[in-house]
Amino acid sequence: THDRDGEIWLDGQWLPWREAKVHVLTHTLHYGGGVFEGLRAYYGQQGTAIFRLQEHTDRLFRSAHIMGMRIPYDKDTLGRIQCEAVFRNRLDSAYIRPMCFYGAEGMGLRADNLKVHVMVAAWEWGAYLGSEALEQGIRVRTSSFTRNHVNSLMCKAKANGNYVNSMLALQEALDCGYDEALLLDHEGYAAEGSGENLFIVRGGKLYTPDLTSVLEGITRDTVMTIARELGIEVIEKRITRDEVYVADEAFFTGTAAEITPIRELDGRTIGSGRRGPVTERLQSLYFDYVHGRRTDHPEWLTPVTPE
Ligand SMILES: Cc1[nH+]cc(COP(=O)(O)O)c(CN[C@@H](CCC(=O)O)C(=O)O)c1O
Repeated sequence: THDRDGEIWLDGQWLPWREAKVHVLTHTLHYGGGVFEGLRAYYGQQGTAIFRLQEHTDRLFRSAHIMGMRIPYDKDTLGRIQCEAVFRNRLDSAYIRPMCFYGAEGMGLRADNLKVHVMVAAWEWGAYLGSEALEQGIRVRTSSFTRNHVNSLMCKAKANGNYVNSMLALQEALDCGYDEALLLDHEGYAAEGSGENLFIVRGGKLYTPDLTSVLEGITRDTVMTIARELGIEVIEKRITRDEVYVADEAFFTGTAAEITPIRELDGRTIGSGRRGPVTERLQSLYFDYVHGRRTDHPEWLTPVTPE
């Protein structure tokens, strides 16, 4: 992805893609103390619009607040820059990555003497887990790596360093021939995927793990809202891995993953072994909303071209 055309915003300037570089002694490159977001812009009825831009930008600032990092721009500015990253790169649909990171102004672990840099990039990104995954579902393995402990890393912050845990879990799953990993928390309850939140369906009800050690997913919130508006009861509770085994349906949610059915966990087929009816209904509605085909949540879409 380093060799592309287009422009990336860095510290207030738009740079040619290939020139958006940092020094090898950049603090966050060594220690992972940055925060970031992942958003999607979709082409729909009103042209290209970013899905839940405000919520993602709010979370970026919450992540920085948790990490004690001061972002040197305000939310409106970064909201505008994220829109600009899409239309400036002439993208009809896009994945948008803002990231705040500590620079190379000094070494040593402390960061209070370093400058906070901000970059915003956008690119075309298709189905995160493969186009057939959205319909066929994926095969998942329970990870041998425990999800970050809530007092070792800050799970409500989307912090760069939190993703070493995710990388280890995903690579292990891939090496074992699976598509994704399910991480358990330190007490052995299901937490989330390496980059997704987890949902299961049982007896017509929708369950998802309590937030505790998981990221407060925006897609998770969207799905809970859509389900409740359908009259489906949504329960947040502790979920064990064998409750997933015996679920009628299971799926992951995330900005990149969207709504990806889980057809098997640890060799146990889940339900019919393919996308279930509740999953399909929620997925279909989700795509209606992100493409502007349903307009009863107008606050969820921000057109990237202001006029
Ligand atoms: C650990 C984790 N948990 C849950 C989610 C779902 O959150 P939300 O996108 O707000 O619904 C994500 C997003 N993972 C992002 C990063 C993926 C990546 O490869 O990087 C994403 O989906 O954009 C996570 O990284």
